Amino acid sequence: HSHREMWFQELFPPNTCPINAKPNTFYGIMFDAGSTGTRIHIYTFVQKSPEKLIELEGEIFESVKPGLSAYADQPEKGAESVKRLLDMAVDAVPPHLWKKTPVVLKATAGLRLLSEEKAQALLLEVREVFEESPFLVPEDSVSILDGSYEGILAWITVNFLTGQLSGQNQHTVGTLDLGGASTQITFLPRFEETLKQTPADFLTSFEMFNSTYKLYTHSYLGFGLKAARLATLGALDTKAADGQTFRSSCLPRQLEAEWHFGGVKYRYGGNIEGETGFKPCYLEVLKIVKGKLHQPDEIRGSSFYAFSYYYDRAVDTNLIDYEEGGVLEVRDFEIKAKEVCDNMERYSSASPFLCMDLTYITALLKEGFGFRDSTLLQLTKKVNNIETSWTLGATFHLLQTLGITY
Ligand SMILES: O=c1[nH]cnc2c1ncn2[C@@H]1O[C@H](COP(=O)(O)OP(=O)(O)O)[C@@H](O)[C@H]1O
Ligand SMILES: [Ca+2]
Repeated sequence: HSHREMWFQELFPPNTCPINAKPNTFYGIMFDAGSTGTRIHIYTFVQKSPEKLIELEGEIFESVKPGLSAYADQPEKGAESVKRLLDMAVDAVPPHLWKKTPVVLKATAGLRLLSEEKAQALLLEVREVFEESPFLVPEDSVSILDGSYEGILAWITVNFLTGQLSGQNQHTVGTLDLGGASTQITFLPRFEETLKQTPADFLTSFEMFNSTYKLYTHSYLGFGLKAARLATLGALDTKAADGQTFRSSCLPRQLEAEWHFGGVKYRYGGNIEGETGFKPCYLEVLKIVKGKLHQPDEIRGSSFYAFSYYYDRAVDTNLIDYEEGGVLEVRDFEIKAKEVCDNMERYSSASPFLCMDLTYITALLKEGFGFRDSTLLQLTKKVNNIETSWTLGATFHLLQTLGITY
């Protein structure tokens, strides 16, 4: 633990702990307003004795569906879903620490895709819920998270939790996040050549724990798993989604169904007479991926941490265990995609989109980012019982900027 404690020294000088409080527990509340759900992360930090430094002790995590963007036309109802989660924090944080516990909400791709007006109306209602709570509400406590920070903060979380941000031998790992509406790739370039090959807006310097990291990061809006479904169905080009049924070779032939996303209703179904299966599906999906993403040479041979929908779909198809996660090669997604797409009847009870999702993940990794078949992916949901989410990195950043030293 000693390394980890070192850089907390700056955040929490040990002599500033109040004597009246149970001397050593601190909280931070971070909301993730994602496109498919809203989540609360209540982090507990502990100072075990006055001469010792602060450690992350644990996390309370809860989530609700749908995401805030589903309430685009009912902002009060959206805020109500946040309120229900915040009530958990009222129970979890001891009353004497309420006023010193910051609460922040950051929204990602779902709100980025809404009109400015609707997004702001939602954020305003949430802000009111926060103001009515007993917690510390910092300035700018409710906002849309910039896509490049989403990647960086997730990278900070994973590398903190795996112990890579402390000590001399830092072997940081890259991160892949696949959300509903956007996807992020982030890594610390090791070669000068990578920096030269990379567009300037893919590189961001970030200061954390007394180090500056120049990271490669990009958030691709519209390349999340659910946005990719709509793109594959061709449902994004058409304004009048009503009445029309969108068809794909990635769906079970007999399927006729409806799907709600981002407040819009879509009808979709299988190719009743045309082709279905992996081959035609891959070609369909390829159209929305090929040539659309920057491919840094350096990543071809390295391994990455992957979470969110990479994790969920690997669990759904028994590639990994839900609790344990596991290591996969990129080719494992392709093998599974072929198995599911070419036997759709057998798998359609799980989700009619399973073939499309696995095929998209395969195409995104191979043709999008340019990974090899043999590239290793560490599928991870939790490290030391803490969720691998950008929210922990965001909480560190928050505590840093607030100079919180209870
Ligand atoms: O804290 C978390 N723990 C576990 N999974 C999470 C967490 N936050 C997000 N996810 C995963 O992220 C995916 C949904 O993405 P999200 O709703 O955040 O879309 P977005 O990032 O495009 O806004 C799901 O696979 C969900 O399980
Ligand atoms: Ca997300």
